[in-house]
Amino acid sequence: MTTPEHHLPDSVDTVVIGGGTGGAAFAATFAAHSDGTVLLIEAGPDYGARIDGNWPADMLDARSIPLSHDYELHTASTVGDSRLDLPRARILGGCSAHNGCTASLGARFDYDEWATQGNPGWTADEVEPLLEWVRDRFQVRRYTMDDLTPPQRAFVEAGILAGLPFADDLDDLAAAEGIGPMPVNVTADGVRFNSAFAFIDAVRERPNFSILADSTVTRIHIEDGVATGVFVQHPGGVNFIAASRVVVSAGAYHSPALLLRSGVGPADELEALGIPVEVDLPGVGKHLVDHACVQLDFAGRPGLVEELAALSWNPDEQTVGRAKSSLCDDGPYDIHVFMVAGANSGHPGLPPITLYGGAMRARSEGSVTLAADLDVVNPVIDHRYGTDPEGYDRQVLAESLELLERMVAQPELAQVLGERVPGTADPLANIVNYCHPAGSCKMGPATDPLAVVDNTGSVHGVAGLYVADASIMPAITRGNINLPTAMIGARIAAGLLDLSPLDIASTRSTQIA
Ligand SMILES: Cc1cc2nc3c(=O)[nH]c(=O)nc-3n(C[C@H](O)[C@H](O)[C@H](O)COP(=O)(O)OP(=O)(O)OC[C@H]3O[C@@H](n4cnc5c(N)ncnc54)[C@H](O)[C@@H]3O)c2cc1C
Repeated sequence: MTTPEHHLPDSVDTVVIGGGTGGAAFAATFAAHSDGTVLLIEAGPDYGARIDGNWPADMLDARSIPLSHDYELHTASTVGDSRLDLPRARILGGCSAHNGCTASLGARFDYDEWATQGNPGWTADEVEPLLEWVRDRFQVRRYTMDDLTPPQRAFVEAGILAGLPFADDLDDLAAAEGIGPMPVNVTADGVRFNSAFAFIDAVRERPNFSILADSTVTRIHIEDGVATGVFVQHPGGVNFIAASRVVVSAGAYHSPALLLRSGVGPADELEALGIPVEVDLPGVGKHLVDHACVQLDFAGRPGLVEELAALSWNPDEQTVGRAKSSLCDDGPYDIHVFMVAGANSGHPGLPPITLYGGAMRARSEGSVTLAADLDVVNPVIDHRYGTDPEGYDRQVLAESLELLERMVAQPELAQVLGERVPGTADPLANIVNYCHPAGSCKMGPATDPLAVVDNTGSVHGVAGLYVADASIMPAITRGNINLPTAMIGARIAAGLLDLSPLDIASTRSTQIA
């Protein structure tokens, strides 16, 4: 049910802030398995159930990344990165409604490491049923070499010639090094299957669930260490909605911004901003991580752009290679190589083909804080790509470039790629983002000085306040993070409901419960 503004409730049992990947998975799972009222507040529009057919065409078309609902965020450009655009979607479904749809679960090591860092309940064995469940709900499909475009095939073959084994299991927790077609959450007719379709549509009709769209939470009210509700700005004004439980799922940039605005964060930073301190939590907005990338740009052989444009469906990020750098001592691989070739750019003006190398265990850490105007929608974001003191990220990126150059030297791929586009003489001087921000409200025990939430998603020091999105990742998973983020939302809901991941995952039908 979508809540009209004039019917805003005074109070609900649970408020979920943000209907992106984590928020949709949390809200739907929680509403489906409980009777308490759940209000999902989303800053962007809700275009309704998929079956109603009202979603804008560009948000459904999985061939490219649309920017029509973009927040237009960018890096603060202090150190380590030039001024980079940071695409984020303001819409029900969040970034899953405009992303590249590649479906990766990460590696077993990633989750075991989360548990080792003091987060019981998050080992690979424990979360695997939920990862498989979210993969199921996103309707992830595997592809064969026959489904690939000519450049994608050439890319995979060049990777094999450069020494990587062929892989057709890239969405498997146990997958190791390899290159092949990447599974994607795209329907047979080319629709990006976002988290609103995957989770929300199944609970829209439940009497205990409602959505307030086009409305931004500006502050969480905290009284004597207890979250009591939210202030929400909607087209008709500002209201306070009381809640017994507040769940923040506004994503890795906006979740810390909202906590800071609500007085939860480093005391010195809050005092300097003039925000009354509710809880001194030094980790809020720190430990911002992403997969740093380098890129090589090509013009494409004559006629290629037109040929690709004429294809009915070619998700252009559909081939991925995984490799191990000389520094990788913590798991099966730490490098991604992938090719974007087709309609996609995400950033207008990019060349027709770009090859990327990604550092999938990047160690550089950035931050999110508020500007003097305390605006939670436009926080100050500083990623500091490639600045880790030991130079680990740069070394891994340099090795990813060496692998790409070995691939580019293969005649078939070279023929498809055509001329290099000038301007990328030193890709390491121009590190770019993979659009996987995470970690800025890190999960960890109270003894961890940077921990913001505990292993249940509960914010340290504030009763009734939780975070459930990519921001709580203690370490970023070594793959695209949409599916892991959905797992986080469902995992935190399961914990609050006192259900096991298996209890949730056993509801595999079209209905969540
Ligand atoms: C361009 C791009 C391409 C990507 N490609 C892939 C890919 O191919 N595969 C993959 O696995 N991952 C991909 N990702 C990453 C993945 O989509 C995101 O990591 C994931 O969606 C993040 O989920 P989240 O819940 O943390 O945040 P989001 O999905 O960003 O959700 C946050 C939601 O909160 C809302 N919100 C924010 N502030 C407020 C507020 N104050 N009040 C109310 N609502 C608020 C936002 O509007 C948004 O809907 C991509 C990301 C981008 C940006």
